[in-house]
Amino acid sequence: MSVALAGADLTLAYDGRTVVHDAGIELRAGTVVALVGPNGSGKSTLLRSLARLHKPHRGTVRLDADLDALALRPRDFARRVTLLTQSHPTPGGVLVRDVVAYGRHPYRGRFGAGDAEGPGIVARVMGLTGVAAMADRPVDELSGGELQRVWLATCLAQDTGVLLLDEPTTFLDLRYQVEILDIVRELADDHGVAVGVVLHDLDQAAAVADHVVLLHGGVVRATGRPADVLTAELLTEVYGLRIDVHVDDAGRVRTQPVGRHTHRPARPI
Ligand SMILES: Nc1ncnc2c1ncn2[C@@H]1O[C@H](COP(=O)(O)OP(=O)(O)OP(=O)(O)O)[C@@H](O)[C@H]1O
Repeated sequence: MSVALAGADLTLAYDGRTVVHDAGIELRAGTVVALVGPNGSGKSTLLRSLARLHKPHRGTVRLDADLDALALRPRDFARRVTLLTQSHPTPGGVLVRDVVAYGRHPYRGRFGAGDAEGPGIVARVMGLTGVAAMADRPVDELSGGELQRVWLATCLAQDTGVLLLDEPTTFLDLRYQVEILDIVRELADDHGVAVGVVLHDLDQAAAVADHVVLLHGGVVRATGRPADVLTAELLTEVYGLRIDVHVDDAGRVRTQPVGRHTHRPARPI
């Protein structure tokens, strides 16, 4: 599969404090890459740098292997790459359908003209993310999970070949966690989208991803297939907690963090 977006030798800092050191990551068409690691390990910062929201201190971000992503016009970049961030300011009084339609901004000419495909795409992604029934509600009246799905729909409306998602399942109930990850998988499998997704749930990461990047202290500690990266030894080292790992006959990875009370017998009632 061809490389759609790649970061190389990325060193990323806040106010002179380096938080990501010489990181490399490749997102390929039709492939899902999960970024995992403890709090503060640099996942969001790395993802944001790929989306041009964090300027690298050093290193490159390239589209299609040789195009300098940092030199592209914002509108051209927005037609290629979209990012679902962890937090958004919620606009007051704006309807769900108008927020989702905002995802079409890179395709519109002046005064909103020139995007003939837009309405169809907006309707499709609202159906896909389960927000069609709330199309006429103001977004500031939605629950956290409903709002998260609206932002995802907005990203999908942007219809890019690269989709970056920062903890997309946060706030979602179980059904929508599964559904969002299914959508992610289908976008890769059926539409050739290159996906980079930050996930805290290691079992979800193993289930959805072709490739896992494990970060620790701003360094890429391991990268490869889920079963090769999500090992008991590596996870126990990186998370500072015993984590058992079971891989079943179908190759599915199940992780079990072992806390002080994990094996507590059920109390008699
Ligand atoms: N705006 C900021 N200003 C200064 N330091 C920041 C800022 N955002 C993040 N950091 C620091 O950069 C480091 C990496 O943070 P980052 O958010 O990328 O980690 P993460 O792996 O995504 O964490 P989490 O799992 O908690 O979301 C942390 O030490 C964090 O404190």
